[in-house]
Amino acid sequence: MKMDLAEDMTRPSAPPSDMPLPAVPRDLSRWALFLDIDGTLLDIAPSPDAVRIPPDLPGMLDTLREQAGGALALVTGREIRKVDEFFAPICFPVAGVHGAELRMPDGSRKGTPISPALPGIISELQVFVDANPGLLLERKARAVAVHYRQAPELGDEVEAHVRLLVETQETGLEVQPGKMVVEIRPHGVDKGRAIELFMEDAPYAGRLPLVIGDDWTDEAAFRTANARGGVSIRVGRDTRPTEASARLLDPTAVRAWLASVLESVTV
Ligand SMILES: O=P(O)(O)OC[C@H]1O[C@H](O[C@H]2O[C@H](CO)[C@@H](O)[C@H](O)[C@H]2O)[C@H](O)[C@@H](O)[C@@H]1O
Repeated sequence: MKMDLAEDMTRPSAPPSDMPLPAVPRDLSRWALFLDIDGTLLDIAPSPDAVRIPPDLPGMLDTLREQAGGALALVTGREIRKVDEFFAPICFPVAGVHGAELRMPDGSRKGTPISPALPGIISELQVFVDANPGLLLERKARAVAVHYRQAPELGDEVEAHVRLLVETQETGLEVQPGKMVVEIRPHGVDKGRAIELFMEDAPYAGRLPLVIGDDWTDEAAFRTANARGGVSIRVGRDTRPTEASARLLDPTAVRAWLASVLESVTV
């Protein structure tokens, strides 16, 4: 179902640099919202556990979900259990670990199998991280991440080491670079496919996807939104190539934009 966006959206003034500001949807019954977390809803912090959840954010997302007839999901590299900690006591539908684990609106779960190669790779990475001050290992059930935000000079070495561990043997895993992080996630999952799975069923089916994200992993989600005639919004000030069609400058702008969506639908 492809709709004329101009029918439903009011466009704010003041377009930023190279890409337009996203227009504000007036009728949320036509949209399914898919929101990334780190760098999009939340400001980037020095380490994964140092993020700050703005006190009014969980409630605002819950109201948005309600106004959208339930058609909202968080689409993130984080594990679902971590997302629940952030937004407690609210449990949102979530695609976690870049789409490797899903929780649907009825609470049912889907997840890719855990690679038998993962525990050995994690052990090897722990040794590597221990030998290189500044690196941080983030363990997940189906994945693992090596963060180098505190030692940016090690970025290339981290990526080379992770690729060596993952790509020189049959692991069923893939390397996923991110912001000052190199992650290992299950092969064959991405955020675009996760959104396709949500879009198969109510309350998402028949709506237009609106995706907001900031990172390389969000490009697959942007492609899905674009292919379905929806809207893709890249967060960030840098000019790296993106498939998104609009831009918001930072998480503060994202939260303000989402608040303006709520204002436009509730008045
Ligand atoms: O898909 P996302 O919701 O954007 O999650 C991607 C990864 O985000 C987290 O790491 C990033 O944010 C940290 C906190 O701000 C920051 O310290 C780190 O440098 C960033 O890479 C998270 O830790 C990962 O598990 C997510 O996959």
